[in-house]
Amino acid sequence: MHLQNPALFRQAACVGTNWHDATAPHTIAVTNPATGKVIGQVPDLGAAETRAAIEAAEIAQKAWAARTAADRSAVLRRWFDLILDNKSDLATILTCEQGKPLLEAAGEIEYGASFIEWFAEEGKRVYGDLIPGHQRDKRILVLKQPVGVVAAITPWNFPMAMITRKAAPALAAGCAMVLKPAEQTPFSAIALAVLAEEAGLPKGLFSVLTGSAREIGGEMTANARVRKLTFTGSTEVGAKLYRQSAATIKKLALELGGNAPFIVFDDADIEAAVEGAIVAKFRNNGQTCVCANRIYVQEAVYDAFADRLAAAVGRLVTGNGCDDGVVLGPLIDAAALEKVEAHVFDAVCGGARVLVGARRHSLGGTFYEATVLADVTAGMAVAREETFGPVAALFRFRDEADVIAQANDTEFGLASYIYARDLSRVFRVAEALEYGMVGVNTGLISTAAAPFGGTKQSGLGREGSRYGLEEFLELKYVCLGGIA
Ligand SMILES: NC(=O)C1=CN([C@@H]2O[C@H](COP(=O)(O)OP(=O)(O)OC[C@H]3O[C@@H](n4cnc5c(N)ncnc54)[C@H](OP(=O)(O)O)[C@@H]3O)[C@@H](O)[C@H]2O)C=CC1
Ligand SMILES: O=C(O)CCCC(=O)O
Repeated sequence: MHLQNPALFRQAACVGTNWHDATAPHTIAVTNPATGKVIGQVPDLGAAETRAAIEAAEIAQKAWAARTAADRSAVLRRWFDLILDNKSDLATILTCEQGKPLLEAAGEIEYGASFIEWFAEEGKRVYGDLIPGHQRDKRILVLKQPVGVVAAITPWNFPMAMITRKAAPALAAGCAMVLKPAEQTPFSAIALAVLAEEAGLPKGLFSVLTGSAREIGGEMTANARVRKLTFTGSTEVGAKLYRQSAATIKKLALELGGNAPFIVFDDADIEAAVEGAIVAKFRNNGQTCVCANRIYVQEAVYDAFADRLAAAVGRLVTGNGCDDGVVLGPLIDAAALEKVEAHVFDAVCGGARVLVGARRHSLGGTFYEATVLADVTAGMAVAREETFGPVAALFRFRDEADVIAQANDTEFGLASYIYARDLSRVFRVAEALEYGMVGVNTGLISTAAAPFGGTKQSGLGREGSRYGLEEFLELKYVCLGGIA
């Protein structure tokens, strides 16, 4: 890996006020999913180091919260600037550990940094309230204060942006953060910690712990000093952390799995819908919780949409994300490849038609061909579970009522998409969809300015926007009496 600033690739974890080097034999190897080669080692830490990081965070948080919001904002702004100054190196690290193409990785660095810029600003606007008194001599003052020490657990699919989306509002609000990144992608998180230190973030305020998920997560959830847990990942692990957090009554933010419907009505601009479907489905090789998982197309435009989508998907180039012209990388690991294969096999056995792809890529490893399946039906695995891979599954529908019923027939409720021109229909359907987010005539809904999050088993809470800042604030009511 060639970097202009080699200090960013640090084989060490940041535990409280110290760096903890990866020293054999207590290390974890990190591999490049495109080549299978080891790119580096990180320390294998557990409960003791997590406890130490939480204790350091508690001390650092008090001093951080006592600073002015403008002061905190200036440090965050320096962090943002440093991230952008090092964008190319950060993208290289991200691609080497996660697999997404360099251009997409650079996009993630900018997207991730945008949360820091946004919350550096918004942190200055944590307004309280003054409510008229319930008695003549009383006034009700409402303060917003940081929740305190926050634990964060993040996934491998967005190794940088899923961290900044949590850390930026937490730090802007005056909290401290103890983070456990995914085992497969720790180096982006570590590079962020290197730059946070350079930006002047006080020692102990932002720890990055690598190691056993069970041990680190166990300490994070059991430790009463941690007042909030914020998690992005599978619904299964989210539910487990929810249970584990019950004993200490922590605040929780859970951003979990999705099963996004992408609905194309017969009055839609079909070219635009195809473009939107490519973005919503194939971004990050389909490994995004907001990726379109079920593409519903109205009968009259079904064949035209399917033909155009298959032609466009057939042109997508799969390969090593470091190579020019590649738009789809490998899947993250063998388990992901097997899940994609199993979904395609199940659909084809049930009568789905292959329009393009539907097999392992000739490159080998965890590469899979970009795929379009037609005539997919509700009973198939691809309809019920998040595929998390490059498989576009096309379903037919008759009318509005039919598609709303099909789209809502899932335990998930994260993202959904509609393509239509009739404004009344857009409102009716957007309001009827049981999802936290609805994209209308767009396949890309993510931005630091909007509240990202889901309903049902897709999770709790929102990230991004002023709502994302509220998640890290506690209300305090002060009753002012004796006012003559
Ligand atoms: N909402 C989303 O954005 C994501 C959804 N998913 C969905 O989940 C599926 C499985 O992906 P996977 O990576 O296994 O997701 P996981 O939920 O297993 O992993 C997400 C994070 O949780 C950590 N973790 C796992 N088990 C525990 C535990 N017992 N206690 C504390 N932390 C834990 C992981 O650590 P470690 O890496 O060390 O195991 C990782 O940091 C995907 O196919 C996809 O459907 C996956 C990723 C993101
Ligand atoms: O949770 C995820 O899978 C990441 C969502 C990426 C985004 O913000 O769009």
